[in-house]
Amino acid sequence: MPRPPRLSPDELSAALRGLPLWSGDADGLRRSVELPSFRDAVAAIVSIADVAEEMDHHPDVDLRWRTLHLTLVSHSAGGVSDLDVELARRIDRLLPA
Ligand SMILES: C[C@H](O)[C@H](O)[C@H]1CNC2=NC(N)=NC(=O)C2=N1
Repeated sequence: MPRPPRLSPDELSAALRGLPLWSGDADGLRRSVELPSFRDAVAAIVSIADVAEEMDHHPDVDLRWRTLHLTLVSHSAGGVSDLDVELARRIDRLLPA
């Protein structure tokens, strides 16, 4: 299946308005979240991995103790695409707000 192109600046701004927990620019969508423990943070990564594998679209993950820093970017598109927006929505359903 062809992968979607990167969003225009206007499309990106509109997408960010629907993702209040995320910030972003042409380089990616970003969200950080602190979990109750390191193990909880690792478990959250495993849940995110299940979604990522199902979508064949993978986040950049940086874990510092129990704080998870996520960056979503479509490497093949050289920027943020609809796949990143969809992945962000699905990650929000897994993580505490
Ligand atoms: C072959 C496979 O579909 C590609 O390598 C996928 C896998 N997951 C990916 N994830 C992300 N974030 N960007 C990509 O370009 C990408 N490419």
